[in-house]
Amino acid sequence: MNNSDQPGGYRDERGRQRPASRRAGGKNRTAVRPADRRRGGDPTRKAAWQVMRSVADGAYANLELPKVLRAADLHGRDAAFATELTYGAIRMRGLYDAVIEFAAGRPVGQIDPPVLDTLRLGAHQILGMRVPSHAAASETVALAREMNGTGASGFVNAVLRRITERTREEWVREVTAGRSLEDALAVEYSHPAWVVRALRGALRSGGVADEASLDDALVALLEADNAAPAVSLVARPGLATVQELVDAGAEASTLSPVGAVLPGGDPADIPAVRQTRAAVQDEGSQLVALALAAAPREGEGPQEWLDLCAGPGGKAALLAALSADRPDVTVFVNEVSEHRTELVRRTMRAAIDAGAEVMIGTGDGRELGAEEPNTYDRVLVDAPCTGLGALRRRPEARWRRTPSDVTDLTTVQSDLLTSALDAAKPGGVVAYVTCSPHVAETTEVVRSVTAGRDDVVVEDARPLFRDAAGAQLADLGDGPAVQLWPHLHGTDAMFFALLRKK
Ligand SMILES: C[S@@+](CC[C@H](N)C(=O)[O-])C[C@H]1O[C@@H](n2cnc3c(N)ncnc32)[C@H](O)[C@@H]1O
Repeated sequence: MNNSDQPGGYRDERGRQRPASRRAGGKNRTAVRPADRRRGGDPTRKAAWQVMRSVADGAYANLELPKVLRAADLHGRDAAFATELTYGAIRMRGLYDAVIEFAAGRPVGQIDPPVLDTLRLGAHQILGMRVPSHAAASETVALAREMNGTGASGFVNAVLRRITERTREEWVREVTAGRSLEDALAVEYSHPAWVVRALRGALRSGGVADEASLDDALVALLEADNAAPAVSLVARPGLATVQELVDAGAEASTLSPVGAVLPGGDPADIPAVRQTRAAVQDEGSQLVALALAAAPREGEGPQEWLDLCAGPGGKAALLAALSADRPDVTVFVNEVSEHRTELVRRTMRAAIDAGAEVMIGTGDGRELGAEEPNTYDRVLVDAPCTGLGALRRRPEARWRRTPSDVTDLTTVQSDLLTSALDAAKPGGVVAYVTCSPHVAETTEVVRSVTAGRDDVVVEDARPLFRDAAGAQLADLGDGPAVQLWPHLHGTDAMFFALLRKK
């Protein structure tokens, strides 16, 4: 990259191309007054930058950030600032890259990745946080000087200066002008365009019929994906109570009868969480496990429940807790990866200690139906999926997925669902669940698997979804499957189809 502080030209208010030096006072005007220039970056911005570099190398921000914060000895407000900066800069990369490209007058692909990350951090402070523009620019230039070198810091200074000249709304107008609606939304709300199209398709398939409502719903969903979710807790029934979590500072969930929401603080500080009697779990995940357990049963006598692909075991632990005081129920838990089977064992410790009859094994769930046909009364297939319904949780996830992942995953999903149906007893039920609303992974998998067999009916799952007061959840769509949504329910976008074997 050329580290000159003279990024290419710009367009003036009428859209005419202008050389960089003509902009607002010419080349002597800088965002950072020389007297304000510090030598190095401050620790919060340095921590954010380090996490971004690790994420570029494949790390997960939510795992990397705590390590970097600890190493830099950042706590309280500093840690909160670094977290917001890191997550926001990664999440909103799509919008910021479009702005940076315009302000720098060159494609982001021609900017050194470490410098680009510095610019993204600056852009988020200026356009996405309440950091005064001058402080955002001067601190980010100081960061650039330390992390990217003096030459690059001049370039960063010049680009940030351009960014500070407009409001976020003005930039959005500029960088979305002339694009199709979906592409414009992709830039404004910082999602890959193929994800925006997939989400629109999922909303349409879920029953949002007219185009105007569809656009409104899509915007609400994209906004929800960009908001940091609250920390949801589950009180595993019989092992902990919601009141116990409330006493520890959480608020009882209105959505899940076994849920609570933690307004702040570290969930690991709560004894019930440390003892796996309670856990961090999205309320949507709680509701799908409760729905499977509540599905009407055909037949009598002892029951065998199966979680076919269970790692790390959050839903299996809820099912096991529900069964702990039921000697008639045995829960079988399967996971293909040894490492994740170990996580399942840890997750389920308290339920097993409380007396749940649990058998945990490692194996390929695709083969289990042939090995143990017509065996189980309730089967959960919480299938490996793209996770497009949980984008708000993982800031980098949207940039890692590709359309070809969908194709690869739908094959595994179909095989697992077929195996689950084979493993179910006649009269038994299978819950097919994903944390993606992509129709290829949800209704299409159910449709293609059931089309090939005459021993399955898809039942209306909506009556099984009950809130904390016992009422059926609103906005569940046309059925028979249930699709939860971040913008409607405040949960991850979990999909749930209930299939009964005849
Ligand atoms: C969405 S996760 C399940 C999450 C889990 N239900 C929970 O609530 O914690 C899907 C799991 O399926 C596992 N998996 C993938 N392919 C599998 C297969 N062929 N057989 C069994 N498990 C598989 C993955 O390793 C992953 O742990």
